[in-house]
This record gives sequence, structure tokens and C-alpha cells, in this order.
Amino acid sequence: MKIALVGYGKMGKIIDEVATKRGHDIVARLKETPTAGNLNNPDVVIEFSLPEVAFENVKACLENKIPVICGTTGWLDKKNEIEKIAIENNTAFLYGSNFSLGVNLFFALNEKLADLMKNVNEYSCQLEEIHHIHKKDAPSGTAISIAEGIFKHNPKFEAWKLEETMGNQLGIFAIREDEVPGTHSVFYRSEVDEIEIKHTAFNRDGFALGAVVAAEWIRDKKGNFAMNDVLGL
Ligand SMILES: NC(=O)C1=CN([C@@H]2O[C@H](COP(=O)(O)OP(=O)(O)OC[C@H]3O[C@@H](n4cnc5c(N)ncnc54)[C@H](OP(=O)(O)O)[C@@H]3O)[C@@H](O)[C@H]2O)C=CC1
Ligand SMILES: O=C(O)C1=N[C@H](C(=O)O)C[C@H](O)C1
Repeated sequence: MKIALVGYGKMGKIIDEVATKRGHDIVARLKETPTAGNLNNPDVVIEFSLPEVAFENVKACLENKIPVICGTTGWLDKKNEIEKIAIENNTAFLYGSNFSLGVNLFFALNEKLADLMKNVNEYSCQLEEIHHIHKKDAPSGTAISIAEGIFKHNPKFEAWKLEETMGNQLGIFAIREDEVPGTHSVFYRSEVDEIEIKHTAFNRDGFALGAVVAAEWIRDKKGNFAMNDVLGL
């Protein structure tokens, strides 16, 4: 399959290696806005760039009728608009805040725990995410997905907030430390104990493999998708 990489930083380079090992041809490696000219006619685009350029990048690819896998976080206020553009152009779009198999299993575990805890008033809930110091957005896209999984099951929470909070807002602590690839925890604390679930990425390989598997999956599809469609979770 022919893949164009839009964004060629830490993630773009690892995706290049993983996709090549799986037998794909990388036809473009872009650090600029994609166009019909510089994309070189790929079957699928994989977009990992920056929050401020992701919308324009994805839009340009979809308008050229190319399916897009997007892992860039921090631009989701415009996701509905992008999903409309995918439908209008009869092509496919998949956003994943985190492409690793482990985190997608963690999302399912988080929802089960949220459902168990929804009527247990003795516990307060907090989220924590730890990432490398170069990360542009906070909280992480993964932490926002975890929060949304809790909102689905626990009507007490309506929104997240970037700090400790009480009432109907769920607090997310965002810590930036050294070169940490990505650690996410959910804590339920009472006066007498604490329940914690935690996912720790050891490196970026799981994110990259998940993005390539998603690209293989979406190639002949039309519509808007998420990673749980790919993994059947
Ligand atoms: N969903 C997931 O599983 C994961 C998501 N991410 C997210 O992916 C994104 C990228 O992460 P990462 O690779 O670590 O970031 P980097 O900062 O390492 O890479 C970003 C790349 O985008 C390039 N770029 C700058 N402007 C444009 C443009 N207009 N069009 C295309 N590319 C451009 C940069 O080029 P230059 O260097 O020249 O500025 C750089 O090569 C982040 O939002 C991050 O949160 C990260 C890991 C996993
Ligand atoms: O910027 C990163 O590095 C990561 N970003 C994603 C996020 O915001 O959740 C996924 C992963 O945690 C690494």
C-alpha cells in the first residue's frame, strides 16, 4: 500500500520504519501542508503533526479524496467539521487520541470501572497524565478520551478541568517530565484507601504500529471511524 506521512517528527519517523517493515511504500514525508502535488497519490495518509496545523492538513487530504488516519492531538474542537468534510468527499477519516493496543484496552477498563463507581459516593476521581517536556498540548488527547469514558458512565461529571477540582468537573493533572513517552492514571480516593489504574508506554512503538494497522484497515472504507472499530473492542 502507498502511504503518505504528513508530519515527520518523532512519530512520523517511527511510523516510517514500522510501515516499511510491514511492506508498505512511503510515497511522501511532509513537514508542510499537503497538496495534490506533494502527496504523490497515496492510498492512505497518516497525519501526526502539530495541533495548529492538523485541521488544514486533514482537510486538504480529505478534499483530495484520500482516507486519513490522524493522531495529532489538541485540535478536536474542529473534529465535527472534519467528519462532515470526509462524508461530503465520500472518503474516510479516523482520529485516535492514542493508537496503542494497551491504551485502547485501558479505555475499556476505565469505562468498566467508571460504571462500577458511578453510585459509590465515598470516592473522588482524579486523572493524571505524564509526558515529555516537548509536548505542545495539555491535557493529553488520551487523558481527554479517558475523561469522556468516565462522563459516559458517571452522570456526576460534566466536564474536565486542568487541576484538582470538586463538584461536577473532573480534575486532570498534566505533568511534563524529561522524555516520558506517555503515562496515564485514573485514581479513585476515599478517606481510607485508593484504587488506581495506570497505563505506562515504554516507548512510541505501540502508537506507531497501531497507526499503521489502522491505515491498512481504513484503505477501502468510507465514513468516520475510531480505533475501537479497528480493534473490535
Ligand atoms: N495518537 C497517538 O497515538 C499519538 C499522538 N501523538 C501526537 O502526534 C502529534 C505529533 O507528535 P510528535 O511526532 O511527537 O511531534 P513532533 O513535534 O516530533 O513532530 C511534528 C512534525 O510536524 C511537522 N510540521 C510542522 N508544520 C507542519 C505542517 N504545516 N504540516 C505537516 N507537518 C508539519 C514538524 O516539522 P518541523 O520539525 O520542521 O517543525 C515535525 O516534523 C502530537 O500532537 C502528539 O500529541 C503522539 C504520539 C502518539
Ligand atoms: O505527545 C505525545 O507524545 C503523545 N500524545 C498523545 C496524547 O496526547 O494523548 C498520545 C501519547 O500519550 C503520546
